[in-house]
Amino acid sequence: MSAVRTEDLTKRYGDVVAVDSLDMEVDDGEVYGFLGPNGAGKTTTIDVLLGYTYPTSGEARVLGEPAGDHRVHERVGVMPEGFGLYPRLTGREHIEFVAESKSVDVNTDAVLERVGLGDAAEGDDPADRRTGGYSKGMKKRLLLATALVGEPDLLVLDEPTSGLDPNGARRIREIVREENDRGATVFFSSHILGQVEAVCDRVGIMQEGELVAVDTVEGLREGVVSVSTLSVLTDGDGGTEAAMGAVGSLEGVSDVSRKGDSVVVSCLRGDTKLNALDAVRQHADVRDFTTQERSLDELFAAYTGEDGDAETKGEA
Ligand SMILES: Nc1ncnc2c1ncn2[C@@H]1O[C@H](COP(=O)(O)OP(=O)(O)OP(=O)(O)O)[C@@H](O)[C@H]1O
Repeated sequence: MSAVRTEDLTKRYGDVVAVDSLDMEVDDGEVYGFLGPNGAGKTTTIDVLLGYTYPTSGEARVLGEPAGDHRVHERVGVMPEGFGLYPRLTGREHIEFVAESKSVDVNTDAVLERVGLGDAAEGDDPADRRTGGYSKGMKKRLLLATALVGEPDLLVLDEPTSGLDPNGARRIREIVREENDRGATVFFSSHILGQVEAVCDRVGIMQEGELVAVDTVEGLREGVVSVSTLSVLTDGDGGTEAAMGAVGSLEGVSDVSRKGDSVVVSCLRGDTKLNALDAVRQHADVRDFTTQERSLDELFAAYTGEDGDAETKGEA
């Protein structure tokens, strides 16, 4: 069964098409990274899935029920992007409130401790402070804690790591992994590929309301023309030109150029680099070499059309 499924889902705000005929499927038990630049339609999609807003047309189902159905409320843990906290309530009171609304028992101390809010240092336990005085990072941690209440089958986390320091972001990723090990499906939005890469089974990339790619991070890398660049520094003698000719005829090489005494090779596949290096060595003396993988940022830009040079292969 799919944990999340949309079919031809469209949401318009006046003339703005926030979500455009979206077909998306998140498998039961997977960690799905939902990516896209600002304004791509991620939050709108999540709002439809949670029943916060109605679709203009199309269908969305969550845990087998229509989006927003009260029967799944208790089985879904939500971490919203905006801060939906009550400034006069303490962290502890928030957890108890959510537990009550879901009719579940919760070990409040344990859940707060898990997100790093439960350490009672010198009697000043952040869990007992009103959230109006929380820092941005503390608010994020508390929102995650509220999402964890009741061991939900599906966690929907909207930009959970934005605004967090590296330790906070790492803790969130650890919790995502722990929750997934427990059996939960995690739907995790972000506009930074690097934040979801380490934990996601698959990544879906949104752009202007449409999914432009769905794959593993590895698959996304392979789908982009020129996945890595090999630069081989030769001694500059006559063999360099011959080396360029040999490399150019190799399978998996998309471009060869010369930069000073270096032969620069664009490779379509990981194993092409070694073959290219061997080919250069057969014709020229090699002094050094470097390789460069396409960075996640470049990859993301390639899929969202913000990289003028990049091309992607085939359909998403
Ligand atoms: N309530 C609304 N009224 C009018 N337009 C809206 C509303 N909510 C979203 N939009 C528009 O829909 C589009 C998608 O916005 P959305 O917030 O879903 O994107 P996002 O991918 O979550 O972006 P971000 O990463 O910036 O949060 C944008 O053009 C936005 O201006």
